[in-house]
Amino acid sequence: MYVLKKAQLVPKTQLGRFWILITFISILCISLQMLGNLQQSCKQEIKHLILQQNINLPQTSQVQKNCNSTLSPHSLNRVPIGHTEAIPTQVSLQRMKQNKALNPTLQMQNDLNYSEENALVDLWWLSYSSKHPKPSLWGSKKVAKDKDWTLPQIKSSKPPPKAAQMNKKRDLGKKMEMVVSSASRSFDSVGGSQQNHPQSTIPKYGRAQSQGKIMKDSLFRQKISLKDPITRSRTPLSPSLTPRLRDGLFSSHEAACTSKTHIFFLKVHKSASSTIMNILFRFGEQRNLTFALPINQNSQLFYPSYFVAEVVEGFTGETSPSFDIMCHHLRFLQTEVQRVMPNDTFYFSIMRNPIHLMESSFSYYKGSSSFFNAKSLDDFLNNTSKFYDPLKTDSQYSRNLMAFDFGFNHNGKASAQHTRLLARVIESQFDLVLIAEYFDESMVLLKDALCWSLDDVMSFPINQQDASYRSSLSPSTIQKIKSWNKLDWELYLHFNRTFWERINQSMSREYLQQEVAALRKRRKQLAKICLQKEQSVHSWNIEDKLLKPFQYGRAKILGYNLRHGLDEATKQACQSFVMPELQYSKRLYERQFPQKALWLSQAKKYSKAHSKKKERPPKSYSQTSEASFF
Ligand SMILES: Nc1ncnc2c1ncn2[C@@H]1O[C@H](COP(=O)(O)OS(=O)(=O)O)[C@@H](OP(=O)(O)O)[C@H]1O
Repeated sequence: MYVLKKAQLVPKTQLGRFWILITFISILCISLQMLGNLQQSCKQEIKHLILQQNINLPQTSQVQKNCNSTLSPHSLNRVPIGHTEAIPTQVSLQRMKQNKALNPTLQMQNDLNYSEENALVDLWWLSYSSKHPKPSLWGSKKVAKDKDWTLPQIKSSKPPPKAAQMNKKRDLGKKMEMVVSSASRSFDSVGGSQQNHPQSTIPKYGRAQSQGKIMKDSLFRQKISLKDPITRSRTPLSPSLTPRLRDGLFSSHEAACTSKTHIFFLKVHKSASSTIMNILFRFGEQRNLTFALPINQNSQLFYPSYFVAEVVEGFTGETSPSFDIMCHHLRFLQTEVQRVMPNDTFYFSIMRNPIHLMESSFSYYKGSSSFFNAKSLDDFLNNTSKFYDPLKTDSQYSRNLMAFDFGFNHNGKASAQHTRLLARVIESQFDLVLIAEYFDESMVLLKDALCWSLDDVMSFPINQQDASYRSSLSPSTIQKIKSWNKLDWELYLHFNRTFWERINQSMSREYLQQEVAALRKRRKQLAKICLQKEQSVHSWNIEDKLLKPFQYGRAKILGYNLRHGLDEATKQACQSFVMPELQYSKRLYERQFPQKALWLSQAKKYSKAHSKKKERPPKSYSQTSEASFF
């Protein structure tokens, strides 16, 4: 005003001054509004991208028309008729309703009345919720109350690190992933040439690594050991195996740090996930850790519906999370998993080249709706419009299975922008994503991240199909698989790249090679000790029923025979290495919930014998003392 007065631009009259003031205020208001709109539209743009990816709006409205708006647009999340999962209880149904309000994917797929604006807000919240974890509630060990849980007590005496510390470490890990150099690998060749020898090549490393002769300590471990100068409790294999396997094999690299024992593993189908599950089972069993197991001894956690906490046996929802390890098949929903697992849980998963994955899935899920009538994988890929129905509850087995398991819409868009966004969501929710084609390298990365020993990540391949089911794929078939599974393909490329970036960042080439070699040497030693002919066999040749893998679809799943004459302790240890998923899950369930396991087996026997009216029904489970514990 002063300047304007000076410039003699301000009229001397009251009215003139008033108009000038009004003009200034109007300009100020318009500017502020424009700024606000700009911010709002940026937010909306990002939200819309997430929304499109997750619920595929155009498809939803089309489905609405088709279904005459009475049925759910996607029956994808409904339990199919004859589904073997637990029927949700009243509590879980109530929770699922709440859950729908949290998860617009569920909501939009099941209730078209849900407003898009709510969905946008929820998605926004959902994708960022991991950055604002709930306060630590660690401490109560409700599930461990069962007195019949009699496995050896090797549990770490150390209290868990504080949640805040763990979050800092997780952020650090994420930052490490962000600050990365460019890709060290040609990814197109991953799809083609790696097919028969997935683990044969170690990619080239960055120049700094290949020149460097000094064996660097893992960055992860360096950071952790700075904050937690705690010695790791290394897991002995078994008294009888340990001395033979240990012979000078432990690397000097294994510095002091704290083993992580709160672990969530997203068991992505057909991605070597059963082998990792076996590793986790053994690790947890040896330390008397508690597993988040499917209710009523089911084999999965509500799959293919989104996971809800109430399908975990022993979950009360009343107090703090009380489980150590969770690794059964489920469709990922972070908010629900967080209800079950403690705040300092380490989240990891695995991805596999979609070409290998689809070959495996075609054979294993040959009975699924999409594959059932297809004469071959080629036939399916050439006639997807005839064979594939996105509304079928098992359609994920034939398209973008990994994206589906991570909780996304497997029929969603796969533009570069969308996949980038999905990758970012996964990165914000998971601490580590492994790659099945580099299984042993993955194990080295995993054991460092968890502060475990090489012995802890030792394994034999579980759930392997007889390779003779594979026919070599033509380049055009490979191309068709990639484009049909575009979402999975793009995610795989991304996580394959970040996997190697992570390795380059956290260890030297020499260290990786040394650890991989030690792991393979140890596997050979163990095979000599445990296995007949040191190799896998067809299931019809397996002598011990406990070790026979479940056969499904057209797949011929291989298993193992143990050597005769092993002493009892060695036999037990060897058995654990090769026990198929279903048998091992049952064993853990029986140890963790002995009374309910007994009740379930009696109920099963009764239902078998029921028609003959031979056995009396078991007394109600709710009458047992274990039931009152829940
Ligand atoms: N260590 C290791 N390295 C590489 N690949 C491995 C390993 N262990 C298992 N596998 C392969 O993983 C396939 C089975 O995957 P899953 O266990 O995830 O299957 S399932 O969804 O639980 O049924 C299955 O693939 P296919 O044989 O192609 O079917 C296994 O051979």
